[in-house]
Parts: sequence; structure tokens; C-alpha cells
Amino acid sequence: MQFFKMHALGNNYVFVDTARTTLPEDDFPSLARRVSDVRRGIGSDGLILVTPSDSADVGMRIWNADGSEAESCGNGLRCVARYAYERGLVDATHFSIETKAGVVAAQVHLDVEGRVQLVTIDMGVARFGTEAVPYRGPDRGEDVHVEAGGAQYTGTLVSMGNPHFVMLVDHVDDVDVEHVGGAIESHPDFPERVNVEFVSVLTPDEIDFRVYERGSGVTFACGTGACASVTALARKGLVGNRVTVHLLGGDLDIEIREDGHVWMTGEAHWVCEGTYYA
Ligand SMILES: N[C@H](CCC[C@H](N)C(=O)O)C(=O)O
Repeated sequence: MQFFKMHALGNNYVFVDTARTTLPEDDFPSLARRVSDVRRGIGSDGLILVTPSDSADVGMRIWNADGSEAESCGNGLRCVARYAYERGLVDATHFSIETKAGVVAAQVHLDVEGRVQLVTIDMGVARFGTEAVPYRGPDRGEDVHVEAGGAQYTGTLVSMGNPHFVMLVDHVDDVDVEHVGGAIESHPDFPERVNVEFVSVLTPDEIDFRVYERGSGVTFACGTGACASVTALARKGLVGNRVTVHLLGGDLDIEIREDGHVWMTGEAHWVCEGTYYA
């Protein structure tokens, strides 16, 4: 199987263009686990298939490293947008990508050589609370409490198509993201599990961000998580509508437009291309 690897702020995936190679199996959760394995496979935060689409210019599906399929992936979308433009799947700088969470608009920004420098994705509208994120705890509304590891945590439930639990902390480097994030990600109150974000407000247009991703663990960046975090904080009046998010792997520019749509701008990088011997 022919694959290519890309990363966006260190959030890295194995990509397969299903129109340009044969897949060793159609059990995609199994394939995602195998290619993500850093010792027996290629090593990544998950698997992304680039597919034909009836409703957009390009289709994208994403599986986490544990084989669970996610509804969307912001960093993956920027990588797919760069791939689609530079490898001729689209012939314009503005195009659409279909995800399980719906169709999104993509725009690539070129350098003088015509290579993609930055990618902007309209990630759609955030939805909040126990109506938007699968939750079976006792709370109602947007902020819920979770007991994990003997401590209680309060966070905001946000959906960007996929579920997020966003917690405000004083300093992200003081958080045990691995253990606290891991305990909340698989907490029984979240029947479909949840992506867990820890954020601290530096200024009204700048936040620090760490993430424990559903199905992949601690990653360097999470685009949907950055969007979820900015919208949760903006709703509380803690940040404005245009925020720089400092993730472990680098910065994302998040903007909440008048119509509520969340626009994400950031890099996407090629790593390698190759043949996977299943
Ligand atoms: N890294 C991705 C998020 C993957 C989401 C996945 N972990 C899930 O929702 O299960 C991003 O940049 O948005």
C-alpha cells in the first residue's frame, strides 16, 4: 500500500489516497492500529483516508491510533488540503472537503513557488453542553463536573463534530496531561469518550493549550480542540474572537466569525511517502 505521512504542528498521520493505491484490508480500525504502531508499523497519531466524495471536492476519514473513527480532524484537514492542491486533486485554492461531521471549506495560501504555506479551514459552528456532547453524568448545561483520580474537574462540553471537554487551568505546564487527561478521556460519564483540553488565558487574544486526544493520547496539537477551546473561552468572555493558540507543536490562528463559524489557520507539512508492507 502506497502511503504518505504529513504533520500539522507535530500532530502526525499516515495518509492513504484510496484512488491511488490498493488497501491491504477494509478493516480500517485494524489498519489504523497497525500503521500507527511506532514499532511494528509506520508510527503516527492515526490513519487518514483521502477518498472521492459525492458532496465535496475531496473526502476525508480519520481513525485514531487505537482504531476508533473520529468525526473530524482539524490538523488532518490542513494536511489533506495541502495534499489535494499540490497533487492536483483540486485545481483551485478554495475547495471543499467532506468529513463525517459534514463538508468544510478549505483555502490554501501559496508561497512564491506555488507551494502551500498555510491552510485555512472553516471548521463550522461549535455546539455546547450535554445536548451536543454524549454525556450521562448528573449535570446539565455547558459546564459539567467530573471526578477522576480522586479529584474533581470542571470543564465545558463542546462539539466541533467531535466531542471535547475544555478545562481552564492557571498554567498548562503544571498539569499532568497524561494521567488526568487519560482518566477523563475514558470516564464513564462520556459514553463515546472525549478529547480533553487544558487551557490557560495569557491575554484576550492568546492562550496556552495542551491536549489528551480521544483514542490517541497526548498529542502535540489538536485543531478541533483548539477551535473548541477558543469558542468555550470566548463564550465566557475570557478571550476575544481572534485568538492565537500556543500548542505544544506550535501556533494556530483561530477566528470566530460573525455567523459563529470557526476559522482555523495553520501549517501543514510533508514528512515522507512510501510503501507499507502489511
Ligand atoms: N488531532 C485532531 C483531532 C482528532 C480527534 C480525535 N482524537 C477524536 O475526536 O477522537 C485534530 O487536529 O482535530
